[in-house]
Amino acid sequence: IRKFRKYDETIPGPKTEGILGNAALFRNKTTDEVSDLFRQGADECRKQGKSVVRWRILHKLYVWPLNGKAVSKIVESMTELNKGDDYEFFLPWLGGGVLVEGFGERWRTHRKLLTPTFHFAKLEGYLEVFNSESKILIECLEKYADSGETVNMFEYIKRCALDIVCGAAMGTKVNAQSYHEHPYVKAVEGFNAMAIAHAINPLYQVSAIYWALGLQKKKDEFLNTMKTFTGDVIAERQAAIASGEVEKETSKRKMNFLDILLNSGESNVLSAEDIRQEVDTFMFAGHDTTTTSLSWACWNLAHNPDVQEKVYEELIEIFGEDPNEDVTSEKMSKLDYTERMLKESKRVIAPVPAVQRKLINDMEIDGVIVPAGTNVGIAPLALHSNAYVFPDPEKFDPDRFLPDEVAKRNAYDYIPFSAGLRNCIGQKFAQMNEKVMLIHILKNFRLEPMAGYKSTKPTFEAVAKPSNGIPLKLIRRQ
Ligand code: HEM
Repeated sequence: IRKFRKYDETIPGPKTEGILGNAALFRNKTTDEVSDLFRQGADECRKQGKSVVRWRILHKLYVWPLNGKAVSKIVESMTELNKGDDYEFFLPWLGGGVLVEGFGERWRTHRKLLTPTFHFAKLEGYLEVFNSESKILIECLEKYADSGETVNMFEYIKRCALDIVCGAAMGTKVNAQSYHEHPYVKAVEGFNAMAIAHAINPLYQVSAIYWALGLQKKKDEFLNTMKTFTGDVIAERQAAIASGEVEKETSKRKMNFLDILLNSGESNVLSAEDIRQEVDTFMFAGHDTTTTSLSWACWNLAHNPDVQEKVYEELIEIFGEDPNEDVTSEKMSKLDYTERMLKESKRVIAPVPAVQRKLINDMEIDGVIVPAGTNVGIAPLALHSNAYVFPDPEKFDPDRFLPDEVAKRNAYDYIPFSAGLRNCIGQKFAQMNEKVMLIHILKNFRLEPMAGYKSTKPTFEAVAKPSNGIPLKLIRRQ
């Protein structure tokens, strides 16, 4: 606290109170209110002409660059690549995996090993599972179109995305779409909510209190559920390969994610625990993010019927009227307006609101000295709502992504997948997956909102899941 308190004055940010810093601001706030607080803090500082904002919660200092130029300092750094303090909560689950691993030889080796899994040729192979699971999604949704009942799309998209990531990346079927109360999905949700509560409540950071409140027990139960589930996925794949049920693939270009890892395990590059950590990383990073992104896209479309109609017209023009036709990558590459709409949706509500780097050395950002040990935020939540770059930022307007408009902006003003060496390894996978699911949904149903736009809000968790789901009415297209 002594080390960081002096920066309360030198780095712009909301007024602090003694040793607590800004902790009181977050007391008793829900995670969607926390999102608003961060955004307001960023706006206030920008109005004063500042390009960073600071929050201190006791001994933790958080600084967010507020525009593309300021954030370039951190995303372009070749050395400041360590993840921040708040990833610690995830260590017992994802520790050792590429997402939370500190910057060093281990991260480099793993990242290099995993990159071929997302090669373009490999993505083509995943299309089959994207299509088949999306069709199951449509079957699940049909009853809502028949009855006119409201559906919480978030829940359905989530289960479909989980089935897709398991199928495409691990070659395994978990049938989350038919098994609704999937314990893994519930555990990921619960664990995420606990992570943010832990970050903003100083009391929770005292282990004895955390334990006494029964929260450590709850965390351990979630961990156990998640690790058991992934362990089972791995074991099932190993058994299928061993029994010859699945032919062992020897060409790295053709292997799925888990097969590459299993193969490396055999040649002693990765231990069994390494494989479990990477599988868990991908299960987590691969389904919750895509779910959140597509759910908000559906919400934005439902609230902007003119945009929805333009997207639908483009889909019919490119894919034809048959709602059961498989989506191909060749046809997908012709999408233009739909692409812009998906980009704008990730701008209005960034699926990953903020990520952190913990500084090894002091860093100067636009004239402000940010000390070593600070958690510097790469925060799409703040960058994408910058009214100086995106006028009337709450307005949903896909044309902000017309080439001429994009050319006016700094490359880092819009970074939903982060940027630099530790950007999202699954970006292409996510974009293709999201598009296939969306195309199937929109070719079958018109989406109508069953509540006001702000009745459900993005939460400030690892992903910005909607606080009250995505309540929609589905109207059949054919
Ligand atoms: C719309 C969907 C997605 C969004 C918005 C998204 C966003 C991000 C962001 C912002 C980061 C940087 C995290 C950080 O610096 O702490 C990241 C990293 C990562 N993402 Fe994604 N992601 C998405 C989908 C996926 C998918 C589908 C996968 C895998 C199947 C994936 C795997 C990863 C991994 C492994 C990292 C860590 C990379 C590293 O540190 O080297 N993501 N993602």
